[in-house]
Amino acid sequence: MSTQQDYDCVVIGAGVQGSCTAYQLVKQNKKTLLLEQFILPHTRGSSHGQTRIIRKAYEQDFYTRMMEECYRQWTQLEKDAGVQLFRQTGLLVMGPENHGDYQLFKDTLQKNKVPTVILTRDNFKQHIPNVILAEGDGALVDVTAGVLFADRALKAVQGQFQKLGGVIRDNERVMEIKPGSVVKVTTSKGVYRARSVVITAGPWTNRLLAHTGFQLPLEVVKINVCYWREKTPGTYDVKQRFPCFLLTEGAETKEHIYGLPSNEYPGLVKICYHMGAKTDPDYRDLQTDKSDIDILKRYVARCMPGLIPEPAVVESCMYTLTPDRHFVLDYHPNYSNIIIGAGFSGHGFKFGPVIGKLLCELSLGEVPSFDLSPFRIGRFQSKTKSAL
Ligand SMILES: Cc1cc2nc3c(=O)[nH]c(=O)nc-3n(C[C@H](O)[C@H](O)[C@H](O)COP(=O)(O)OP(=O)(O)OC[C@H]3O[C@@H](n4cnc5c(N)ncnc54)[C@H](O)[C@@H]3O)c2cc1C
Ligand SMILES: O=C(O)[C@@H]1CCCC=N1
Repeated sequence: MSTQQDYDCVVIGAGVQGSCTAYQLVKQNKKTLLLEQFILPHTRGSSHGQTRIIRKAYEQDFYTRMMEECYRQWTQLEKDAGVQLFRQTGLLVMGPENHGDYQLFKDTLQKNKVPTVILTRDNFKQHIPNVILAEGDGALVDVTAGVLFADRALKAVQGQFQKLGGVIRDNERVMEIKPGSVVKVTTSKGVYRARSVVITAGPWTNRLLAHTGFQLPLEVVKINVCYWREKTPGTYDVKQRFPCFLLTEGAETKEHIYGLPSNEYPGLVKICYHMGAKTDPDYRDLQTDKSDIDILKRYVARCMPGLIPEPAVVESCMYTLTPDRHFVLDYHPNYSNIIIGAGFSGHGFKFGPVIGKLLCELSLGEVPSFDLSPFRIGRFQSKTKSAL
């Protein structure tokens, strides 16, 4: 066991949110340690995989507004790290016209003056010939959207953090957190003391919070990440300018179905269901529920005539869901120098740089750059509990 070491801040969890937070802290000249339980890079949490959607299309204004800064910061990271992290494809949003989520997306885009193209049924067929638009569905394109190269982005942000003197210790699991004016963090390999601690432990958040006598109403679900083979290679390819897409609701489901153009695996299109079955993060692979895949098969058979309606590749990932699907970005209710970034509910990657900035601001006791009221723990009221 190594001797005790002192830091301004210890960040627990080197997924996208912890890595971005650590990077922001070191940019503020804070002596920062980023701890990760697994050897990096790993595929056991929520931030792995080659691609994620980035978009301004949201049902709520506050996300669309945050995305303005996210785009700027991802572009800056591309410059600093000298790698391409973003490819603009647009996001095709489809759903029952004039109501529900589809209407919310449309309103938010228009209100925030996001470059958007509304497709009529005729020009939908012309521009997107290999997708069936259901009867009664509207379609629009958020032109600003595209694909974020996730694994590459994570590597870039961790690399920039280290370049500025930040320390990453992987293969080192946090076993205990002892709150106090100086927080004591005990890992499988050592003991650290820090003025503040940021918990960004993804699906393991409540395990860590248990050491502080507190629990959040989080649910962890396993997502089957499905890739579907093109009947004719190239039909849905990123190079053919096929967009990312999102179906708000359809004959198969009231949950969203989303997809990304064929890119990382030639000839395979990623299409996922925005919900999964409950799992324990340490036993993710024992969760074998495939009802999400059955829903996707029916959807692909009905609406994606150029794809074989049987997944060719299935990978795994996890969502950490809050009851309202909004993030948790807040101080620990009992200890103001323990900060929590959690519950990213399957849509947090694109926000990484801004989440990092906000968690950094909270840990330094600064006024946050965005209104955090949608993300406060207090909104759960009776749903939070003491773990003591
Ligand atoms: C299939 C899928 C598709 C998605 N698609 C999109 C998308 O298109 N766009 C988008 O914006 N978002 C998307 N998301 C969501 C996004 O990927 C997540 O919100 C984000 O990755 C969450 O990051 P995180 O850092 O909170 O969690 P994680 O990546 O899970 O990181 C937490 C880290 O903490 C570590 N840890 C936990 N406990 C300890 C401990 N005791 N000691 C040390 N380390 C510990 C874990 O090992 C892990 O590395 C998707 C997610 C999935 C699963
Ligand atoms: O965040 C995203 O863009 C994706 C697609 C919609 C559902 C969740 N993740």
